[in-house]
Amino acid sequence: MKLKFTKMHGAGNDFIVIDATAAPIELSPAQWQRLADRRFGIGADQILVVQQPATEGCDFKYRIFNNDGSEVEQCGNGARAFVKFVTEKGLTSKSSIRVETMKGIIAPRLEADGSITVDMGAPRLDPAEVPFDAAGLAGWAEGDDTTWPLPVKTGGSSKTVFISVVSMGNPHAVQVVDNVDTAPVAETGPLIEHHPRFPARVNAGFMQVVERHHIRLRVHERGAGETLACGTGACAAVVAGIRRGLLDSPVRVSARGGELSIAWAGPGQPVFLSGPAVTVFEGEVEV
Ligand SMILES: N[C@H](CCC[C@H](N)C(=O)O)C(=O)O
Repeated sequence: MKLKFTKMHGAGNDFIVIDATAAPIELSPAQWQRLADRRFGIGADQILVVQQPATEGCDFKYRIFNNDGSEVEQCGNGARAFVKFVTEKGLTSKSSIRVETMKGIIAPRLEADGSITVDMGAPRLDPAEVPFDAAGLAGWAEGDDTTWPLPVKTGGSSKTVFISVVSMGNPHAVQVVDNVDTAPVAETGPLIEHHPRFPARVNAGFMQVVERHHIRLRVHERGAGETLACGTGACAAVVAGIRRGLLDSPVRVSARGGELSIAWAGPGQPVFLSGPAVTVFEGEVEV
């Protein structure tokens, strides 16, 4: 069947966006992966599928598939592309919408100046919710359970990285590094993503603190590899940095693909993510 799509990105994190509001689209993980493949398909970090909501009070539902075909709970940069997409396609005339995702409801808002802010909901900080298997580590952490030792085996030797675990609906393991440009993202990102202590795998963040209101960030994403920006990764890094006493809200997050801004008032409060969303081209593909 022929499938219309829109290619978009948020700070270089790129997406295939599909309007399935008229009729749901069901593909296998292998078919989603093929669409996202950068050689055999269109190519994207994630695929966003816009559907009718199933929850009262929501305007839309949207499903998120990683480059590897896995369906996931949340996508911060995708939420901004989403609100631009439904506005440009005339699927809504609202500037603030409520969107049902696999794990909760988010509220993206198109501002008068064209920028987009997303209420990403409150972070989950209980390791069991991330999920992170902290058994055997109970009680071991700096401060208030803000960091955990993670033994990572590289090339026959083992080293311990100290991570903070945060869920934005999707799981994140964030570590502080001196310089993101020299951080071992390619080497240890996949090892952390597939670490046995993360039963659902995990996104691995590498955060450099520039000053209390500014970080540089690289993220090896679960199911996609390193991306040029990760919205939920930026949220998780700022939450982890504030909890560790390293940052003060709001925080400017410099990713390789662009700038994001995060605000968080503390535990139990929502995280607000602001940043760009760009439409690149429209297309049609045979699936
Ligand atoms: N790879 C992520 C999903 C996409 C998140 C990212 N692109 C964002 O902007 O938040 C995961 O498996 O949880």
